[in-house]
Amino acid sequence: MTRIYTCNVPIEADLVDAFCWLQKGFTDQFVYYDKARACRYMGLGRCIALPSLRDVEYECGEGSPLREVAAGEAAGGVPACGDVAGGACGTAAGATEGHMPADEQPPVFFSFNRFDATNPAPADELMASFPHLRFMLPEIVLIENERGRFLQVNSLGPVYPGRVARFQRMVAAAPARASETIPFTLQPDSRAAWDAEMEAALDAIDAGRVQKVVLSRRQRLVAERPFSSKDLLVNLIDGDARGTVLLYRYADVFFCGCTPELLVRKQGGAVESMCLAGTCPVGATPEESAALADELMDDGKNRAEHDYVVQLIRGVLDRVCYNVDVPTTPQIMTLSHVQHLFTPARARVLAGITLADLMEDLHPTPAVAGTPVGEAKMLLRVIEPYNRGFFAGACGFVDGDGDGEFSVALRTGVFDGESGWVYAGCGIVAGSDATAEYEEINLKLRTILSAFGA
Ligand SMILES: C=C(O[C@@H]1C=C(C(=O)O)C=C[C@H]1O)C(=O)O
Repeated sequence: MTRIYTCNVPIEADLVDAFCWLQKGFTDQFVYYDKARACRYMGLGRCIALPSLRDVEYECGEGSPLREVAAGEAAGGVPACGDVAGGACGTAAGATEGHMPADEQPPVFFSFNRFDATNPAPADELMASFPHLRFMLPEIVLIENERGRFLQVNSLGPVYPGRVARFQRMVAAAPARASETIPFTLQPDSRAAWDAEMEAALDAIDAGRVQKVVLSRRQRLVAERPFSSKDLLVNLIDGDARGTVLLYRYADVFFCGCTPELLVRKQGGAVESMCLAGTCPVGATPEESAALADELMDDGKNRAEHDYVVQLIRGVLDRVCYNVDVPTTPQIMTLSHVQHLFTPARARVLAGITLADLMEDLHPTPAVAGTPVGEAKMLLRVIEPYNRGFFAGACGFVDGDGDGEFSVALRTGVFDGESGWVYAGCGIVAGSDATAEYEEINLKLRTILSAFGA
């Protein structure tokens, strides 16, 4: 058993301001920040990394160490952080619904997983520099969820109240964040190479090997001046990009972006997923966007691309869940540059199935690999001239009760503070056109490029 000691204190500060202020001394950084809902987790530092959460237990203490310290009380005079008697306990594997008092928050583990972790081809040296770790517990997590806003301090021994108090003071003193615009140049990737990749994909479809394959492009970005992970984070959070902002920084290198695609969310027995595939541009006016969306809804090729995803997600949920609800007709999701066909999926999970199990069963979906998934992954290993690393991987968080969520890391890039790579892809089916797909990827790339500011 690994025992985690967790202390949570309520905070009032803006989460992003607090993160920007605290992040300076920490090279390990983790963000999962849903821009539309209070599902925001921002982690700093390295407490422990574990391959599985099955043998983890935690003690969750509450209280206000700031008040204790300010009042000059000796440790132990009031319920201490990590004190079993004063806190809730739990295990990640044995989650039960709603056993926690509303103001307590189990420890939050982050998990960033590669698109194709067993691909033997080496990833670029930025992606390759990240460790292969499964569940990473930061020392500090700033949290905003349905329970409120918290500062969480995690430790492998009883949490030292002075540490909590110090971070609490820093959070309270956080100034408003500033945004930076970072000028950059994007080096063009080879159009001839794209045409050759498209041809190989269409040949594989003609030969009946796959029905769909999701090809991606990667472009090199060089900034005109140094930038930080914080600069990109602030622009993604405060800019037009819609969805969930992801960041994983390890030492000097960071992977980040803003994805619209939820892979799976689990809260107690309730599970949600999302089928997202089929794309058209946003119009210059709301009327034009609506007309483009109508065309997308009626387009057989896009509906077929979408339907492969629906079939896979419904199939997985039918196997490991019950009360599965996946509507038969998609809706439209409108983002800042593109619109997608979107079908929400809901179910109740069978007892004993964990969030990690769901993530592994669902990922990768035909929205990012193709159909059949294994055949498409194999084809991508051959066609794409690079290993995707975290691009299109499953990235998210799991808490000590086994609840959490993963998104598909789309509209992302990897950087070292001076240069990096940006990624985007699109689904190819019979009849797909190389120029149209190339331009669709250009539109999708705009999301990660918006991280560089106006
Ligand atoms: C692969 C990407 O997006 C995926 C592909 C889509 C498509 O082909 O229509 C739509 C949404 C995503 O599932 C990407 O953004 O890189």
